[in-house]
Amino acid sequence: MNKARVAIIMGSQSDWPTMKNATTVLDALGIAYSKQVVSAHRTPERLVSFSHGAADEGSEVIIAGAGGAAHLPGMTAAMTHLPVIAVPVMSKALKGMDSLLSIVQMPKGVAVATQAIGDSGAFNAGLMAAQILALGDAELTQRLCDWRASQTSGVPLEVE
Ligand SMILES: Nc1c(C(=O)O)ncn1[C@@H]1O[C@H](COP(=O)(O)O)[C@@H](O)[C@H]1O
Repeated sequence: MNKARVAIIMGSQSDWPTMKNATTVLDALGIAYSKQVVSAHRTPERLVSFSHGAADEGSEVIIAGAGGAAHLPGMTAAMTHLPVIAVPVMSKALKGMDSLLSIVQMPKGVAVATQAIGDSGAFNAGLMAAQILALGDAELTQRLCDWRASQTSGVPLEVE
């Protein structure tokens, strides 16, 4: 099996219906990934061991999704040099605004690449991960450009 270049983590199993959207582009481009539940709040030791070990495990990019008081992406970024792409998961009470605001306002010196709330944000997180990996990978760049071209040609001109 291919080495996982992307590590997808989420605060809860309940985030998976959103976070699985991050796998669409990765699957289309043949990029291997891992997926696991890691919570800054509920499994803090797991968060520390994951974040400290991610680079040694071979991950090159981390996608972290969480909802509500979403501290997972920022805390992960605090403990690794790998780029962390964040997905604010839609919450029931505040429709994901809590997730977004608790992720996006990172203090200077610790960066998180925050995407849109919900399914589209998760989809674009996978795309962004692919774009980062493609920087040093000519074959992947070609597959990515082909994927982009097929997306473009799939947009109809005519309105029905
Ligand atoms: N925001 C976090 C963190 C964290 O940031 O560490 N851990 C879990 N959660 C979030 O709690 C929400 C409700 O979780 P449950 O559905 O398990 O009650 C989820 O969206 C999860 O990401």
